[in-house]
Amino acid sequence: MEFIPVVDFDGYKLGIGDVTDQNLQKLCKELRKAFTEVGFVYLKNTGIDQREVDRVMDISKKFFLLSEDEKKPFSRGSFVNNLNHGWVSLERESLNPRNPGDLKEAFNTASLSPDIKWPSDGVNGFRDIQVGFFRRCKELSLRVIRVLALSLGLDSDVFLKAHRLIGSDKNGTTLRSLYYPPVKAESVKEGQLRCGEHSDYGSITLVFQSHEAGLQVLNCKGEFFSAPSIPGTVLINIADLMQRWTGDVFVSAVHRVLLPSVGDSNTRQSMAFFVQPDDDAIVSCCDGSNKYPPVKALDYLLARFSESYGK
Ligand SMILES: O=C(O)CCC(=O)C(=O)O
Ligand SMILES: [Fe+2]
Repeated sequence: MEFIPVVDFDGYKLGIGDVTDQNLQKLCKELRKAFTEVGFVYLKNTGIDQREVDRVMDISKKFFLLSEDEKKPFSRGSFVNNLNHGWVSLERESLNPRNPGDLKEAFNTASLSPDIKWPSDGVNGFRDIQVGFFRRCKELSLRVIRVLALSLGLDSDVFLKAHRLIGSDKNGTTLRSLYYPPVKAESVKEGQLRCGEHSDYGSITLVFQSHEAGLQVLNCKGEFFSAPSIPGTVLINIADLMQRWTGDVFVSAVHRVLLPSVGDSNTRQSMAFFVQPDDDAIVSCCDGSNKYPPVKALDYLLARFSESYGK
């Protein structure tokens, strides 16, 4: 049976000032092993608790259950200061560009700018809950990114200094709430999934899932295995720019979300916090190998978006 390790982050959890040397060494060792071998890890005792996660899931679900007409004014692409912010309708995006559109809806909190208009009718507190959770995820991500650099024997700020602008419109980091509505087997298209096979684009991703199954991760032998929800933990994976940055030392694993089995009318939810380097950051191999040419983070992100939106 395949195994995504569970690592205890208690020694560096949110709220703790700094981590002791001993705890740091242990975390470096465990995260390095997980991210070089599997690309995914469950972190427990992060300081983000299940109640916080449930609150974001609940308000997100209220939004997704609004009518099309109520959601349309908040569509992705309609916010001039951030083109990734907002609502993505069912089948609009294919994370595997060779497949039909994914059977999911999403809401991207990509801009915290005061100019953004937020849904409020029927979803009281939507903005504050999404933004509050974005900030919590940001704090945890920065801690993880620091450990990642140290785990490779690099200066602690090698990655951090390219993540100074998270939460501004000069950094593409996004909290995405995902909603997978019940699936009618007879209307599913050939090859369609809840979320097509893909790897994530940026540095790392934090994932929070409702209890319904579906998420699968590809291992190095080319087989998919399940990555179930473990309440109270945060599932964290390496994304493509981080793999490239580390000259393929850390693995950005392919993953997907399967359809429910026929007759299962479940609704699934998840949240993904996609950590992205600052737009102007240049990502070049940290071991000096030049295995990949340097790339500007924003150019890389835009190229990936245009694939998944079929442009
Ligand atoms: O819904 C999930 O569990 C994961 C979704 C995902 O991998 C993504 O949106 O990139
Ligand atoms: Fe993903």
